[in-house]
Amino acid sequence: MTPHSDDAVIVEELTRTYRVPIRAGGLRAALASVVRREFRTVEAVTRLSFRIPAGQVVGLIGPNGAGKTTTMKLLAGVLQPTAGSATVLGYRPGRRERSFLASIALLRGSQPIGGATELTVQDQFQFRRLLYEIPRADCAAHLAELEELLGLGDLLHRQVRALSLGQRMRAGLALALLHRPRVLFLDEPTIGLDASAALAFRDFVARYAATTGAAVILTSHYLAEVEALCSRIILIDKGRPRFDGALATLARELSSWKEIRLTYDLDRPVSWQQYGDVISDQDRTVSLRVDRDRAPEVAARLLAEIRPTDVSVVDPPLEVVLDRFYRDEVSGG
Ligand SMILES: Nc1ncnc2c1ncn2[C@@H]1O[C@H](COP(=O)(O)OP(=O)(O)OP(=O)(O)O)[C@@H](O)[C@H]1O
Repeated sequence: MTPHSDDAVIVEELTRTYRVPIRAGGLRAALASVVRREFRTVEAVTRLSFRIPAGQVVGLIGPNGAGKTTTMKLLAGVLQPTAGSATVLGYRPGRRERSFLASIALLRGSQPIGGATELTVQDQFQFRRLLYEIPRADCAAHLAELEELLGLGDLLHRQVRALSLGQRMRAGLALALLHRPRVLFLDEPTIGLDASAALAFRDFVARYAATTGAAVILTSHYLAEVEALCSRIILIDKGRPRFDGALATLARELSSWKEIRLTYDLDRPVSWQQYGDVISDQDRTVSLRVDRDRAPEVAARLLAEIRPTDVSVVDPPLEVVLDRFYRDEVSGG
């Protein structure tokens, strides 16, 4: 099958449910459930739709249990959809055709290298070369480049199980990229990495996408990582899509308030509550939380009544907005 669209990834109404046994507490209930098992359905991904063109790096974010890993597994063909469809480079991932698998890579930070851990990294490279039928010369060229960029050095001759997490990650990334995937799925790739390893990783992924034109989908709980790499964000929550767009507009979409920061030069006390909720008030600089709709009017009043030396009206910081959003969702708000 050949690709039939400019979009590397096409997701249409993608849905995946899990059937989970209900286990009541207590011995009696446990014994009863052996005879008659009851199940409930968990909606992990519900009617998710998006398209990703080649070369785009997209951040898939959401609170714990939102359905991010399930989405990645569906797109990589590890799981089958319950309904809807995914098309990656023109393939149906669930069919796991060899040429599909040779065109994508799924890298999970929790398990950067699968397979037998008693093998050396070099053995794993050989195995992958054979599996994906990568010509020997191409493989050597890619490996030489990856070795240098990722600083693999003496890792090649060590057993996978003897590597630290950071070393495993570097080797795992090199393995994932050996066959030059055109779509890269990165699931929490820098979990547990130290700050400089995580930075090097981000640099490398950005360069890989820019130079090869690969599409990349990244899930991460590190906002700095998403901000550094992704021009576009897809936010999901309880399996459902909640936002798809530029990172810069996410705060605006999610928060119903703005922050007014002003620096003042007054000696008399001011009752700031009449303007908005006080977030902080220090060194003659006050930050107020104000309803988005009322922000222009409140700013005008402050200018007239306080005569500040400096004033700005900004969207709240993204981490604050997401923190509130995630907490409200978890508590069912
Ligand atoms: N194998 C499974 N069997 C049953 N339920 C599952 C299974 N895998 C995931 N789930 C459920 O599906 C939902 C989505 O899980 P998923 O792992 O996709 O979320 P996530 O966004 O990746 O979460 P996290 O940020 O915590 O990694 C959750 O409610 C989870 O409990």
